[in-house]
Amino acid sequence: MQLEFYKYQGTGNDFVMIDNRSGFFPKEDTQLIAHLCDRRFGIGGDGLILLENDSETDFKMVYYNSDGNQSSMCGNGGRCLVAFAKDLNVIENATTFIATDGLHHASFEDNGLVSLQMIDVPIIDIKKDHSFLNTGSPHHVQMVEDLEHYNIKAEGAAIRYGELYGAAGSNINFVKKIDDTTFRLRTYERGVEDETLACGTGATAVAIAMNATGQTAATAINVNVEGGKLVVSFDKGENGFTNVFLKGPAEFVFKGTIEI
Ligand SMILES: N[C@@H](CCC[C@H](N)C(=O)O)C(=O)O
Repeated sequence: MQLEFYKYQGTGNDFVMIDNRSGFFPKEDTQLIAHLCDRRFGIGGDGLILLENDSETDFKMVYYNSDGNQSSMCGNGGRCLVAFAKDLNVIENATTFIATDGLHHASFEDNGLVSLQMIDVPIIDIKKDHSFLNTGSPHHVQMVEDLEHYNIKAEGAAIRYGELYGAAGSNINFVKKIDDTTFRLRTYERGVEDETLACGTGATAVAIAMNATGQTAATAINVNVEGGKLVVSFDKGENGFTNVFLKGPAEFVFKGTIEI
């Protein structure tokens, strides 16, 4: 069978996109999804995303990591899926869609950047040398001085598979402060089991953690990732962090068919 796919990327976090509004895609076929995400034997991507019909919103997002397993929210994937939905004429310039962590509002800015509302974050677990929070996906956030030369894959895997997070694991973010409103981020992603060029829920977690731990008082924070620049903004109040938005590019790369 010939499978039609689309490839999108947001700050270098790349995704295979499939229009599954007809429901044809074999969603439980973990091996097939891992194969499609394989960079040598398949299409290649950090994850695969299905765009599906939803009775109450514009569409439904179903996200899989490149290991083939369905997982929690993907911020960059969500922004890319909004661009895909627009290219398919499912939406125009603003949308509400449903994902695994609930409803998301998103819109295109005049400069083409996609702004995506993320879930509220009421609680952050702040420890001496790291923070842990859930921004739709679980994130460990840790400051590292020599971020340029840090072995993200080895150090990230050690924490992800270590005693802190048990079988579920976590995404691991290493951060360096650049100035009062800018941080540099490198992320080890669970389910990819490697460093990716960007992670949207990770950038969101870092911005919130940097504010919560007093590294910045800013509520609009630039997060420089390996694949580009993201901006995270939020309100801070007695209910924690609300009106959280992740903004950045979301771009079509190519489309094609693959024999499955
Ligand atoms: N790249 C994503 C995060 C995807 C989910 C993550 N790998 C997990 O399984 O927790 C993003 O942009 O947020």
